[in-house]
Amino acid sequence: MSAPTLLGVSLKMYFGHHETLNWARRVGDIAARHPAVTGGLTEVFVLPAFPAIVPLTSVLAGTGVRIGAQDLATDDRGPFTGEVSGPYLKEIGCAYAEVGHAERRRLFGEGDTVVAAKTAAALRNGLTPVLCVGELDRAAPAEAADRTVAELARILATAAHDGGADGSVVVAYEPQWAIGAPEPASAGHITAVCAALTAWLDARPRYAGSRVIYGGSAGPGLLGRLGAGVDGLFLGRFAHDPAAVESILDEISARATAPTAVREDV
Ligand SMILES: O=C[C@H](O)COP(=O)(O)O
Repeated sequence: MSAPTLLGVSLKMYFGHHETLNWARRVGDIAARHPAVTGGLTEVFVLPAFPAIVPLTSVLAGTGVRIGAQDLATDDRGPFTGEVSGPYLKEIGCAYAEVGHAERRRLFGEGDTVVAAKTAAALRNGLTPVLCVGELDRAAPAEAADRTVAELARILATAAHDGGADGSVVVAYEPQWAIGAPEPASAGHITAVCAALTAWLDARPRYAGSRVIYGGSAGPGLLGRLGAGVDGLFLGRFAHDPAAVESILDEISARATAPTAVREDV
């Protein structure tokens, strides 16, 4: 049986606390009864704001939905005002920690060195990093693939130098120009870049078990147009309606029974 399709959701800073709990209750109810989840065809994970992590471990218990954080500290303990450490996130039930999102790079000045240190922090604390990479400006698929593979290689090399950087990662391919846009990148573009990232990871046993997913205005209707080499989706705005999450779970069920054809609309 092939590895489950990953379906990640970052709630970013869109919802208040009660909105987050209500959304999670509805998504948890859907997941708990959906055959894609109960049949092991997918692994769903949610990255809420920090204060919602603990309550969501209760809300989502038994639903099959796992929880992670949108960020973590580079260090594990000490005088780092406002930060949340990897050990802390692990202790409260996180399975994932997102690192390197374009918004953290653009708005909070995080560069490759910080992203690599956070990747290493996640790995050494038993959290799967959701490592975001992707080109800044529109580029042809081959050029985007070259740039994105180089970015991944650079970050993981630095993370390895920081220590504790063996283990599986979830690489979220997010072309920055497609984040917050009306439409995702084309299916051909996504498939080409994800295939290059997968090939790079497959050649390095220290990252065995790693997966490559796509984010950037992803929503219902996309997964069925992607090749099997794309291991899943990373959703933002288009997961705010729980019905959209259900619709994508339906697509995951369909994908398991029918081969997908990539539309070459690059
Ligand atoms: O973390 C998720 C991505 O940045 C995608 O967000 P978006 O789908 O709202 O563009």
